[in-house]
Amino acid sequence: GGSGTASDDAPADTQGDSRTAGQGASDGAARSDGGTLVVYYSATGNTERVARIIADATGGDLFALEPVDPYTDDDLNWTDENSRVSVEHEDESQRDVDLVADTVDGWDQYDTVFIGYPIWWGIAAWPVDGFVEANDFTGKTVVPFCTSASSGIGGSGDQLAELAGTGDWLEGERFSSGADEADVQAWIDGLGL
Ligand SMILES: Cc1cc2nc3c(=O)[nH]c(=O)nc-3n(C[C@H](O)[C@H](O)[C@H](O)COP(=O)(O)O)c2cc1C
Repeated sequence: GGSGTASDDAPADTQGDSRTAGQGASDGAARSDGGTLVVYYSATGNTERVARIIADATGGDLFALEPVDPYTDDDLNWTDENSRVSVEHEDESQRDVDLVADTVDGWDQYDTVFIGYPIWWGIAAWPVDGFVEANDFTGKTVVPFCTSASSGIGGSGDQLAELAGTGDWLEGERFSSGADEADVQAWIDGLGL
């Protein structure tokens, strides 16, 4: 993957009002100690919705991870053992998902990086792996978050931290697929970042 510009023109974009990287800190809040970046992969929109709430709450920039070959509904059918996700789940060597962009312009300006993903079979959806491997998190606070139907975040954040090998990774948080703004805001407030 190449280098991408953090923006709010994610797939299924609606009216995101978070700033685009490079536009400066015009609305100020939460930017005083350096920027916040909210990176996420979302196959069906749930994680994206939580990511947008986090970006709004922190004044952060959004960056959507997009597989070069996006997952279709058929690809995501975990009840079909021949579907793309099932095959990838079964064989770890198949999980190397090429991303449209795996690095972010202005990376050095971000002190805090949230990383969001859906839970797939109890772990982080693997499209995030390539991003985590491709970037140096040294000096950054990294905050994993996920959405799931019922599973907890489990060891998914620790696994990503290990994959990254750098950065100060916080414990992270799991949200239900239908989490609302109040759920997310309460968590952000409690982080004290
Ligand atoms: C392939 C696949 C595997 C999943 N595995 C789990 C799981 O192990 N536990 C769980 O609670 N939810 C599981 N889910 C549900 C998703 O985690 C949940 O719908 C999530 O909110 C989807 O996020 P997204 O809309 O951002 O893609 C799975 C969904 C898919 C497509």
